[in-house]
Amino acid sequence: MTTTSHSEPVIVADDLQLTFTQGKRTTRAMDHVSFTVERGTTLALVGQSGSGKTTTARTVLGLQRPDSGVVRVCGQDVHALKRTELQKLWRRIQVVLQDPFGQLNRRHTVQRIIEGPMVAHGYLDTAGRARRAAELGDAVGLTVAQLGRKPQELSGGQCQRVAIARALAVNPEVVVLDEAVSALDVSVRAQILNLLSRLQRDIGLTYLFITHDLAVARYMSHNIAVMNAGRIVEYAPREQLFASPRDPYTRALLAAIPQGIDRKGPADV
Ligand SMILES: Nc1ncnc2c1ncn2[C@@H]1O[C@H](COP(=O)(O)OP(=O)(O)OP(=O)(O)O)[C@@H](O)[C@H]1O
Repeated sequence: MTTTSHSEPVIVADDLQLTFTQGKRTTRAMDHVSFTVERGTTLALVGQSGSGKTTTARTVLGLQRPDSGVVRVCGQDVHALKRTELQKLWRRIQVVLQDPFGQLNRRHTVQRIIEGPMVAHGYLDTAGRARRAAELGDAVGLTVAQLGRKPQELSGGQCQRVAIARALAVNPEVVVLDEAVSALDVSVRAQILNLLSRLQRDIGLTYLFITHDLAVARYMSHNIAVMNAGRIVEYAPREQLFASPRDPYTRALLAAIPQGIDRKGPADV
């Protein structure tokens, strides 16, 4: 099956397990990890450094094979796909990473960077790609002049907009954002979060949003999964998790949130 049936969530992670072994040391990076993400919603995967968030994201993207368990994205069993089939799936699931500069090729202009996935996936003709790059640049708030610049001539926030435009270039259904706003200062972070929310409302994107920051998760998500030492210790709709956290680890994370962060986020709108 190549399409998502109406009843199946866009992402299904079912009982993922993975242990890394380095010499005598073993790390349980995923321990019975299960979750689903419905179309047009955001699941925030929250937890401290080393809790297994990135490993889970990489597993969802098909970049990391689990020891056991299944991931289905857009109805396809990610780890049963041949390489060429997985590459086709990457048109439907794109990724934005933390490092605004490191994830962009310094030798290319912003326009060429945004066109990159379109070229890789044979999407549109040359003129169509240029048009779409301009449209996407506009959608994420980049100027025409900035499209002609290289990443090192832009700010961190502008680079993150480029990474988002590039992720959207081939019209994906799902975007995995791994600490995508963590490196940005507070006001730029808010702008990018608002942008992501607007895009979700406008085009029905599904997000797997990875963050160590529960305040950001509160702002962005519909559902939250809290990870600790490879396990999802709490998994609930956002309001429920904030109103009545059950797990002590979640409570400790909540207690660490600075006061004064808005309770309502774009997901409420
Ligand atoms: N390739 C690997 N080989 C060995 N251990 C690994 C590997 N990748 C991750 N780990 C270990 O697995 C655990 C989970 O790592 P992971 O990067 O998924 O956590 P994280 O929650 O994303 O943390 P961070 O926010 O710091 O990236 C950590 O203890 C990490 O050291």
